[in-house]
Amino acid sequence: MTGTADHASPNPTEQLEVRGVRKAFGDRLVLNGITLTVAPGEIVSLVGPSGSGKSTLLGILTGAVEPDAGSIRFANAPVPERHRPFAYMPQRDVLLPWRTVLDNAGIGLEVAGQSRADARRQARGLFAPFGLAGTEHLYPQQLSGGMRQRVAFLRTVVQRKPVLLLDEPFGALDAITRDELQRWLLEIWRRHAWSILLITHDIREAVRLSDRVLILPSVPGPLLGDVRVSRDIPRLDGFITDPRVPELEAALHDLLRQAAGAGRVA
Ligand SMILES: Nc1ncnc2c1ncn2[C@@H]1O[C@H](COP(=O)(O)OP(=O)(O)OP(=O)(O)O)[C@@H](O)[C@H]1O
Repeated sequence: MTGTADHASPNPTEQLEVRGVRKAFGDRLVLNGITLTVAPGEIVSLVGPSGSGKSTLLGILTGAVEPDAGSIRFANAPVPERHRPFAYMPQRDVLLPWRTVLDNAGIGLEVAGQSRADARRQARGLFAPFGLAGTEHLYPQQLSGGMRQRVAFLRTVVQRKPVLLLDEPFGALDAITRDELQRWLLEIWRRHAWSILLITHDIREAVRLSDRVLILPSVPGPLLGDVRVSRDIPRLDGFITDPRVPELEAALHDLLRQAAGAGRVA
């Protein structure tokens, strides 16, 4: 990654390309013909009806789920079985109650083979920039829901992978905390060079966070929509009052209704 401390630039070759992915569990077809890209430094949201296979797709990227067909490439090469370029944040924060916040934050590094001391050192460096200074020696149950999500996010990014896969990162939070964490994510994203593929059920969140919003149909088939959100739309102050936001939301709600009805739109 390159760029200044304030605004990093991603490596321009590091594009994620998913082509023709198909997955069935037994005789239940879940994904069929899924093709998408995430450009370096892009935030792409994946929305779709419940059960349309969003988490399954992230599972295929992480290697937890074996696809029946299709290819996944990153930086113009097939994604290796081990040492994938993805860091995954699951729907629930799954912080371990018997570990301190600091040791929870470093657990991904320990699982990857680093010593606890090294994991602590790397995780500790992110506490202040992530607004978590002073929580290192607390236990997860002593934190608010919003703080827990920040720790779960820190645990994900400290692995220093170029692509973050976030499964409904703010889904369990109240509206005020969600707004606060969306701002927080946008601000720290600017200082790094991550590409992000993010699942959300919240259309407003998708518009606010994303460069593009992808829509999965309920009946397995190609994506129903790939909607671009202009970077000219302010994402922090001024987002709510920008007239382009309700237009985009209306268009996405329309596509989602069609996705739930499952009919492929032209
Ligand atoms: N390991 C599995 N074995 C069998 N069926 C599975 C498995 N994992 C997922 N499924 C099924 O695949 C379908 C898609 O599930 P998935 O969790 O990917 O959907 P989703 O779009 O993420 O849903 P939600 O929005 O409700 O989280 C569901 O019908 C689910 O029951």
